[in-house]
Amino acid sequence: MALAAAGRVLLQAGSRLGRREVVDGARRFANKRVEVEADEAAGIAVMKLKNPPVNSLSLEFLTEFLISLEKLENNKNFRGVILTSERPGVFSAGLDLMEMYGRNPAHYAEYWRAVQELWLRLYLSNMILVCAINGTSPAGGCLMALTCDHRIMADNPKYTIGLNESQLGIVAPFWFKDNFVNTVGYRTAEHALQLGLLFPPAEALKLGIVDEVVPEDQVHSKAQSVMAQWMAIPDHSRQLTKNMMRKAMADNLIKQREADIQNFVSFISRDSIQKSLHTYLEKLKQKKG
Ligand SMILES: CC/C=C\C/C=C\C/C=C\C/C=C/C(=O)SCCNC(=O)CCNC(=O)[C@H](O)C(C)(C)COP(=O)(O)OP(=O)(O)OC[C@H]1O[C@@H](n2cnc3c(N)ncnc32)[C@H](O)[C@@H]1OP(=O)(O)O
Repeated sequence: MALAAAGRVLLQAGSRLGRREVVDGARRFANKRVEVEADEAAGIAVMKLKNPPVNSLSLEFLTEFLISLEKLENNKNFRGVILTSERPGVFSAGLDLMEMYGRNPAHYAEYWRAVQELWLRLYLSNMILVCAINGTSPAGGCLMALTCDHRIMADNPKYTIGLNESQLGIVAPFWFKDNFVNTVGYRTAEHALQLGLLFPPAEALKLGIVDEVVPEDQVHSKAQSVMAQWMAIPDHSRQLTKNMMRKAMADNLIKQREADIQNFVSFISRDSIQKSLHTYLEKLKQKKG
């Protein structure tokens, strides 16, 4: 119920944005920040993140992404989604720092609800989610990948993935942490989260953050072949199994969703945290100059 209500809010927000849907022979639809190549006959869609320059998860992006995902969820012909970036090199730079810096509490609360919604929708999706990680994927970008059923990363040592929040002076929320612990185990998570480590593909594979590392030009074909394997499993048994594995962790957030929003708002509003974010943003700028 809570999920459905939040979804309606996002849909209303989406229509307020007034984005015109572009339909190309019923096989492609797009809003400004997400491109969907939908092969209804095959039951597979490719969702490309397209929020330049670095696919940060801004409020507008989250709204558009959730609307696109809901369209696919509502069409029973779609059984699988491949998530990838339209800009190879960066899968996603994670949460949009500008949504968490210099704004007011009401904005922080609205943003955090949308971030929660993204995680819940992806984590509990009945569809098969395969992540084709064709670039760097820190923090919220890594979280998106962690919600998927299978992760394939491009074999480029310049790309990294992990939860680096502590390097920014912030803390990975408990549900980011839970998702990570369930993926890599407690000790690895404890170590990596405290240090805010980002891992290149070979190490990410060793730790189980990703399931496969393949040459960069094969990420998409590999994602398609993995999807074909998963599609061969009957939906009902796979979905019941997925739900059995994931429901408790998602319920843990659902039952304390409002408290989690309040925690986030009071944490991110602190002067000391705003100062840390300011320093990090300055560092990002200086890196360029
Ligand atoms: C008690 C606890 C209670 C509750 C929990 C509380 C808090 C926890 C809250 C949230 C968890 C946070 C999760 C996150 O996801 S935080 C974001 C982490 N992301 C990063 O650290 C990535 C930063 N970016 C980079 O490292 C590089 O940009 C990247 C390697 C991705 C790409 O490098 P490239 O050289 O291609 O581009 P840049 O020149 O660096 O960037 C271009 C442009 O984009 C801006 N940028 C980059 N990342 C972000 C971002 N995440 N959000 C917003 N903007 C971003 C960058 O500043 C440049 O801007 P400009 O100078 O204006 O061109």
